[in-house]
Amino acid sequence: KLPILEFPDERLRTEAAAVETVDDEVRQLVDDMLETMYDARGIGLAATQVDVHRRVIVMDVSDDQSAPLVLINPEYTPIGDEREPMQEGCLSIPEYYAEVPRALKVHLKALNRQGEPYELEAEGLLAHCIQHECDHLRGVLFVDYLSPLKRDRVMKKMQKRHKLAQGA
Ligand SMILES: O=C(O)C[C@@H](Cc1ccccc1)[C@H](O)SCc1ccccc1
Ligand SMILES: [Zn+2]
Repeated sequence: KLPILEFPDERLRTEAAAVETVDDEVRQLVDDMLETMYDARGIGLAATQVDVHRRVIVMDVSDDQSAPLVLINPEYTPIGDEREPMQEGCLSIPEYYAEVPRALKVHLKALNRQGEPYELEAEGLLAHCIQHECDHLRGVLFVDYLSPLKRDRVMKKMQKRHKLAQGA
């Protein structure tokens, strides 16, 4: 398992670099990220969150951990201009959830675990997850979409949580 960085860790703001070659090292990273994501009960995990600044994302929105998805060098484009708010959480911002408006449907292009290109159309939770994870690779967190007041509240809550942890 890999340690997950927690907000407001500045490393979460790093821009990830494209993967040149999908080799065994990248496949090992993918496997470690999937194990880490499942262990943390997440539905998505970006390499940025485990302090690896490469454009790699893993995802599984199934309810029985049966549909792992690997997105290497992902690119998405919104389909239509309909947007809907969805309750989002983040493994890097534990115990905080907020509504984030995102595109309803997206067209995704990425490389899979074998380095082969694929495309898919996603909507609902999968579309939200793709947008949330691709944001991580650009150093963007869902709290960035909240009002400064709300974001400040998250900061205070996270700092209190860290103090408790250090204190404990
Ligand atoms: O990137 C992460 O930290 C994992 C996120 C993925 C997510 C994307 C979009 C909307 C919600 C979540 C989650 O924390 S995984 C935990 C989770 C699972 C289902 C719904 C909400 C949160
Ligand atoms: Zn996240």
